[in-house]
Amino acid sequence: MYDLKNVGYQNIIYIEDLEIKKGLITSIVGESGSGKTTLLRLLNQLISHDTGDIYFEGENIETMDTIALRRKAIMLPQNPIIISQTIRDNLNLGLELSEKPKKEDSELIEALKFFNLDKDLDSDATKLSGGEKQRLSFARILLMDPEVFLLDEPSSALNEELEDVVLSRFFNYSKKNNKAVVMVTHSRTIAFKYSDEIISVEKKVAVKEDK
Ligand SMILES: Nc1ncnc2c1ncn2[C@@H]1O[C@H](COP(=O)(O)OP(=O)(O)OP(=O)(O)O)[C@@H](O)[C@H]1O
Repeated sequence: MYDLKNVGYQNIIYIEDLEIKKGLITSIVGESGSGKTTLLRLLNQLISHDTGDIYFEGENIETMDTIALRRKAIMLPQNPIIISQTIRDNLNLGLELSEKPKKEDSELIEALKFFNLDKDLDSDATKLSGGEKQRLSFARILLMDPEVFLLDEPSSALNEELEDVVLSRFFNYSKKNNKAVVMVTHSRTIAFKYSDEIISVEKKVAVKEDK
């Protein structure tokens, strides 16, 4: 899905050769400030690399339309944006950004329930708890149906039980549908438990670890 060759960004990260595969869950681990989020941002060109090349499905991403790339490779940031409107509006916002048609309420409810969120679509999204907002954001990206999910500490607001439900279901879905998932996590336990491949970022250099 991704091939990175001699990719450098400022003095923050350097990647000699890295492949990220479709249909697999790849975790990025490393100490705080090591460059994990920076690597994730390079993958959908929220920031542009200074040197080297990044290929997405064989195409150099510098020649791709950035908006089109970001629709294919959707980022779930550490603090997802929740607009001050209803849960329905927040789900539809994602569909609009992806240029996808609106969905029936039943499909929206199903996406919420997939992440154990049993809420009225008309309720105010800003009143949700941190963990509920995180699950609403998961439902939103699921409906957007990209090719790659870029997740930045996606379970930081969930307790262990919910984390397991949400991540297990989401990763099963991703693998069944041959999506790529790239997840930044500070937790090696989470990385080992859920991912097929692990990229470790240390002293600016990102390499694949044996698992
Ligand atoms: N756009 C930028 N310009 C300059 N420095 C930056 C930029 N973005 C991040 N940095 C710096 O690069 C380093 C890596 O940041 P990054 O957010 O990628 O780390 P991280 O591994 O995700 O950290 P954490 O686990 O604490 O979230 C940090 O020292 C940060 O201050």
